Order: sequence, then C-alpha cells, then structure tokens
Amino acid sequence: MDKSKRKAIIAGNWKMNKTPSEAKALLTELAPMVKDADCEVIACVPFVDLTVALEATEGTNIQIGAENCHWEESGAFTGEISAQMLAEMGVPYVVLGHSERRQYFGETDETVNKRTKAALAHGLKPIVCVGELLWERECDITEEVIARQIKLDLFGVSAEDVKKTVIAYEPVWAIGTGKTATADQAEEVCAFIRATLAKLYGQEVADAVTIQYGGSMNAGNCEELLSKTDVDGGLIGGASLVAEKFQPIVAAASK
Ligand SMILES: O=C(CO)COP(=O)(O)O
Repeated sequence: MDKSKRKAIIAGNWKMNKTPSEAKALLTELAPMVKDADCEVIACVPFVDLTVALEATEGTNIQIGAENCHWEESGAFTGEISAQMLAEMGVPYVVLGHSERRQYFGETDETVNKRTKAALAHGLKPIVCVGELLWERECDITEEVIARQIKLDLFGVSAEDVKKTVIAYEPVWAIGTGKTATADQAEEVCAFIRATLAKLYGQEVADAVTIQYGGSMNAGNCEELLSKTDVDGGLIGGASLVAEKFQPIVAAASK
C-alpha cells in the first residue's frame, strides 16, 4: 500500500510534565497553530490533565491520549486508572508499554498485552511502544527484540483490532538523549515491524497500521525521518512540551 494512504499521526507524549493550568495554556496556544494539519495530532497527557485537555481541545483537531491504563475495569488496584474510566471520559488514545514504564515500573510484555486488550475492548486506540536497548542493538539482536515485543504485546489481538492499533518504534537509546536514530535506522526497524505484522496478520492488515518513530524527534530531523516509507508519524517527548517546537513536526507530517 502506498504510504500516502496511511494516516500520519504526530503525537506528543508529555510524560510527567505540565500541571493542569500549564496543560490548558499549551493546548490553547497549540490549537490555532496546527488547525490546518493534514495528519492526526494527538497530545498524550498525565491523567490529572485529561479533563482540562479535553475541554481545551473541544472543537479543534487535537485529540487527547492518556499515558497508560490498567487491564481490569475496577477493583483494588491503588493508584491505577482503567481503560473503562478513560473511555467514559471520552479519551480516544492511550500510550502503552512505553520504555519508561518497562524500565522504571516493571512493565512487561505480558502486562502490555493485557493493557492493550483492555484498551481495545473499551474502544480506545492503543499506541503500543516497542524498542531495543543500546546493548541489544550492539549485540545485533534488535530484530529479535522487536519481533518478540510485537508478538507478545499483540498476542490474542484480532486483525481488526490491530488495524486500530498504532505501533511506536522507540529505540530506548534515543529517548531523551538527543541521540536520534538515523532515518535509515528508523526505516529499517519500522519496515521490519511491518513485515512482522504481515507475517502475523497478512499484508493488508500490516499495510493499514500506522507505525511511528520516537526518540529525540525534533524540528531539525523530523522531515527526513517522516519521509521514509514505513515511518508514518512520530511520538514526541521533549519537543511536544513547547508549541513552537511541536508545530514544525506537525507541519512536516502534513506535507
Ligand atoms: O519517549 C519519547 C516519546 O514517547 C521520546 O522522547 P524524546 O522525544 O524526549 O526523546
């Protein structure tokens, strides 16, 4: 399938940044700057910012996402937020399996899989993050690691649901380090992800899935990264926290 037929998605992942008042200010500033975007624009924000973010973006083309969700609907899981709760709020997207969750909060492929299924069951679109550590790249097992994550994270997810799922390729060594994967490195792995999806679900499904690159994407490097055949968008951390830094990435994806 021609890349132009896939919807490009530029998503900010704010991580643990922005209080509710700061969230409102950023989204209010950003909305007019991206109103003519020819791609999907998403801001994934801390749970406590969701209400204000949904209000501030009402009637705009910015969609809101959460940064995680639990797989149970409710229960004795102190500190957790369920997919059902997010769905009732009207949150359309949720980031799952981010490397920071895997690294610092014990997230495993098994729990990413459970969260992904719960999100889909409640009509949320998951942005499932995969990516290799530096030593895994140096040991030349990047493809092995990525194939394993894709297979386990999507285990038991139907082809129809995979089409609603966004995959974000985020090499862990490129996150917040200022060290970006080259466009060729990003393309190589994003193409490998699509080939893995094709093996599991068939080419038609694989061709329909949006695959993002994430890891120090910014105004200076986004154009080359986004020009690649299998890179359909970006998941952006640092550069999503300032409207003037995020807007050029949206503009590059809209070309
Ligand atoms: O982790 C990321 C997005 O989820 C990338 O973060 P940076 O853009 O800050 O490297």
